[in-house]
Amino acid sequence: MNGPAPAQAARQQLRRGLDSGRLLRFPGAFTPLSTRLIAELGFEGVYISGAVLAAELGLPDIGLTTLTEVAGRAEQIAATTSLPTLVDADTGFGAPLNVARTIQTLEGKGISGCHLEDQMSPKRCGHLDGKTLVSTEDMVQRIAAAVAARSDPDFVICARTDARGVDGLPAAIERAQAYVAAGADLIFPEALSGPEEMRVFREEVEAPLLANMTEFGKTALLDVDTIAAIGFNVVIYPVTLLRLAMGAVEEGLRVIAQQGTQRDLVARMQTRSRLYELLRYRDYAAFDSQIFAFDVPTGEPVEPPPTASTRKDQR
Ligand SMILES: C[C@](O)(C(=O)O)[C@H](CC(=O)O)C(=O)O
Ligand SMILES: [Mg+2]
Repeated sequence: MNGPAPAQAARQQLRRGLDSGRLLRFPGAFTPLSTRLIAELGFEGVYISGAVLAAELGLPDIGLTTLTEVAGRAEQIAATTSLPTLVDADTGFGAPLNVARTIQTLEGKGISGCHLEDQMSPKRCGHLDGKTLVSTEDMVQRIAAAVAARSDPDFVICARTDARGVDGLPAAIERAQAYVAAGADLIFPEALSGPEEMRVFREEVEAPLLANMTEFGKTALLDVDTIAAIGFNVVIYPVTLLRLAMGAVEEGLRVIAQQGTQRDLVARMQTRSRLYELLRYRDYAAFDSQIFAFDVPTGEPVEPPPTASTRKDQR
């Protein structure tokens, strides 16, 4: 007998993970390719960040991206892995009817779950000041629309509350409880200050909880043992890979601009052979031997071919 389709299997895996009491680590994939490394290094799932998607398009994280863009990128990322995927659906892209369509679209793209937040449109990064919230009732409607719209009951609906930074911790807890009652499977309390507030949240809210370990934000960066001991169920590193990559890209561009060559950078680069390994070049040979009809170089720096200025015979 055939097993469940890959998307269904990933959702079931996420459900089992949430029930397991173990902490699930979801780094934010900043490209479909980076997902391969996340899987290879043994992480439990892949996060798809709205902030990263916007940033990659050169945009701030203020709700400018569309459902089509988010779903398209999420689909590309999910296609590269069998791990569960959780995507940032911001405010759900409109009224409850739009939220319903958002869920159906993301489900259709093979995603395992998404989070919806209780900010008013235009939303902003949860770690900035000046956020405005919709009423608890309006957010409950968003969640109810999402729950009713899913066709796979294992598609995870995560409710994010941004209330901590706006109305304080008790208001955030109260909202989270209402969102659980409305059917949310996972709660994302945004921008808690640190372990103390996380502990209170854990005590007061009877649902799986997600910790956001974003850098340069309002929450202290805790290690997995601390987060697991508090009893949170999922940790995301939403923008970490983008920040690492962009840090390296900027440094590299400076070296090329200053030194006129990238030679000093080669040792820091992912080699051609490692890239090909991640791309699974060899597997493609199974249906077309011509594709892999060459040796994968070792990744050792190759001597540059002689140019007019280096060729002895031309000096
Ligand atoms: C989690 C988040 O929603 C995201 O889009 O990745 C952001 C992350 C960030 O801006 O650091 C958020 O926390 O609002
Ligand atoms: Mg976001």
